[in-house]
Amino acid sequence: MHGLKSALLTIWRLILPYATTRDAGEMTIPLIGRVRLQERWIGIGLFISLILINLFQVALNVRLSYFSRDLYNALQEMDAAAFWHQLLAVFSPLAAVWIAIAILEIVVQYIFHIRWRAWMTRRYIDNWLSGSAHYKMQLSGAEADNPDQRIAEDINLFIANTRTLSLGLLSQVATLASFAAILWSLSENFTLPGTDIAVPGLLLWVALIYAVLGTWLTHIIGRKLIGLNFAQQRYEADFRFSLARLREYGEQVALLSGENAEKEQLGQKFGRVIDNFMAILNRQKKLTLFTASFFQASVVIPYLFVAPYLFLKKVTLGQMMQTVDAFSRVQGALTFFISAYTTVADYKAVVDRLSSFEHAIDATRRQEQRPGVQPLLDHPVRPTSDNGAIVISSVDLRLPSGRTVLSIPDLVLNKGERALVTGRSGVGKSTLFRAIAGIWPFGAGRIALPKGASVMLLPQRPYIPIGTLLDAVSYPSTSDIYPKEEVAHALQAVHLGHLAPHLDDEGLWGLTLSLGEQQRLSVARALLAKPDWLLLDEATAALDEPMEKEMYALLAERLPHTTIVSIGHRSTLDAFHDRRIELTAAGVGKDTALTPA
Ligand SMILES: Nc1ncnc2c1ncn2[C@@H]1O[C@H](COP(=O)(O)OP(=O)(O)OP(=O)(O)O)[C@@H](O)[C@H]1O
Repeated sequence: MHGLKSALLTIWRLILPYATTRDAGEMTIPLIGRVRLQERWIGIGLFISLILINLFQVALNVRLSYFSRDLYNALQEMDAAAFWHQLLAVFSPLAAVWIAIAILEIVVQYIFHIRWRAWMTRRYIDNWLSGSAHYKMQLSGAEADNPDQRIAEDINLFIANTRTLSLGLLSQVATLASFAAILWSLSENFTLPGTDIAVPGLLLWVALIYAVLGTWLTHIIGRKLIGLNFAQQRYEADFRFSLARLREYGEQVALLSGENAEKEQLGQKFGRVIDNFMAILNRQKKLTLFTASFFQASVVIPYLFVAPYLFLKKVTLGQMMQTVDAFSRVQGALTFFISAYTTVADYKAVVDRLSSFEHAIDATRRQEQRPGVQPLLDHPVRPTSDNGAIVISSVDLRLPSGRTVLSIPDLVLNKGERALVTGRSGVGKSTLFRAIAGIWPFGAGRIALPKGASVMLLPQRPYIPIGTLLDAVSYPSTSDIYPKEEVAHALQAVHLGHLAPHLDDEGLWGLTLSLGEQQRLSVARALLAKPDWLLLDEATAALDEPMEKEMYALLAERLPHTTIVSIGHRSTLDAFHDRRIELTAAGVGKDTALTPA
C-alpha cells in the first residue's frame, strides 16, 4: 500500500509542472479560430475533452447493449420488422456517432500528447543544460544513465501511458458502474445453480470475486516484470549509445584496429539485452498463461449461470445475451489492471527513470550549495572584481573524490596582460580554467571575474556540433547571429577560406576536419565572438609553429580588447605572452615577466 502511495505521488510530481505552468500557449480550434491561453489551461481543457469523450463512449456502449437485447429478442421471436428496425433505425445512427467520436478522440489525443511532450521536453532540456548540470552530473557521479533516452523516449512513453492508463481507468470505472447496475437487475432473482437459494445480483458477485482473485494473482505473477522492464530500457540504451560512440570515433578505432575489442564489448552489451529479454519472456509466458486462461474462462462463466434459466424459459435469448455482454463488460472493467499489467510495469519503469533523472539534477545543484564550505561556484551569482582582473584567492581545487589537486593562495590575472600558464602534465591547469569558466564544482575559495565580462574557453579538442559548417563556426552562438560574409572572412583569416563556399553543407565536420583545422576553426569562433577574456587550453597545440605564431598575431590584431590567457607546454609560446605563471603541486611556482616578440 505504501509502495502504491509513493508511486502515485511520484507520478503526480511529474504531472504537476505541466498542470500548473503559466507559460503562454496558442491553439487553433476549428470554427472558433486561434486562442491564446496559458498552456496549462489548454492542456487541462484537452484532457477534460478526452474524459467527456470517454464517458460518452461508455454511454454509447450501454445504449448498444439494449440494442443487442432487442435484436436477439426479435430473432428469437422471428419478428422481421423489429429486426430491420433495430438494424437500420437504431444501430446505423449509433454507429455513425461512434465513428465520428472515434475520430474526434484520436485528434484530441494526439494534440494533447504532442503539446505536453513538447512542453516537458523543453523543460527537461532546460534543466539538464542550465548551469552546465549535464556536465556536473557526470563529474559528481550523480548522473542518471542515458539522459538522452530519458529525454527522447521516456517522456514520450510517460505521457502516452499516463493518458491511456488514467483514461482507461476512468472509462472502466464508468463501465463498471453502468453495467454493474444492468447485471444486478438482470440477475436480481437468480438462485444458486441447482438449488433454491436466492442470491440477488448473483452474477455481479461472481464477477467481483472472480476479478479480485484474478487481479491479485496477476500482480503476484507479474510484479517481477517492473524491474525487468526497467533494466531492459537501460541495456537497450547502453547498447545504442555504444554504437553511436563507435560511429563517432570510427577513425580512432580503425587506426588502432580496435574492431575486435569493439565487437567483444558490443557483444557483451547486446548479451545483456538478450539475457534480460529472455527473463522478460519467461515471466511474460507465465503471466500470459494465467491471464489468457482467466479471460477464456470468463467467456464461459455467464453462460454456465444463465443458460439453465433460458432452457427453463425464465429468461429470453435477448436477456441472456445482454447478461453475457454485461458480465463481460463488468469483468473487463474489473480486470482492467490484469490486461494493462504489462503497460503498468512499463509505466512504473518509465516513471522511476524520469524521477531519478530529476533527482540527479537536483542533487547536482544541491551539491553546489552545500553549507559549511565556501563553494567554488557561487551559483547562480559569481563574485566580481572591480579592477577588471580575474582574482583568485584561497582557491583549493579538488577532484570529485575530494582529493586536492591544486591550491592557489593568491593569483591575479590582469586585464590586458597576456599570461601563459605552464606546469607539468596533470598538475591541474585545465581544472583551473574550468573553475574560472565556472563549470568545476569541486573545491573551495573565491574566483572573482570582472563584472559583466564575457569569457570564452577554447579547448585543445574543439567540440563540433552535428549540422552545417555555419553552425560549427558560429558555435556557441546560433547560426543566424553572424552575417555569412563575416563568417567567411573569419574562415579566410584562419586559412580555411577554401571552406567558405561550404558553409551551408551538412556534414560530419568533426570527423572530416583535421585537428589543426578544427583548432583554427575554433580561433575563427573567437574572432566572431570577441570575448573580453579568451582562455586557450592548448588550443593551438596541433598547429605547426609558424601557423601558431600567425594565429596569436591574428588574435592580437583582431581582438585588441581581449585579454588572452593560455595554457601550453611549448617554449615558443613565450614570445606571445607578457607573463609566465608556472603551476606546481604546491601552487603557483615561478611567476615571470616576459618580453613579447
Ligand atoms: N572528471 C575528473 N574526474 C577525476 N579526475 C579528474 C577529472 N578531471 C581531471 N581529473 C584529474 O585532475 C588532475 C588535473 O587534471 P588537468 O586536466 O587539470 O591537468 P593538466 O595540468 O591540464 O594536464 P595536461 O597538461 O596533461 O593537460 C589529473 O590528475 C586528472 O586525472
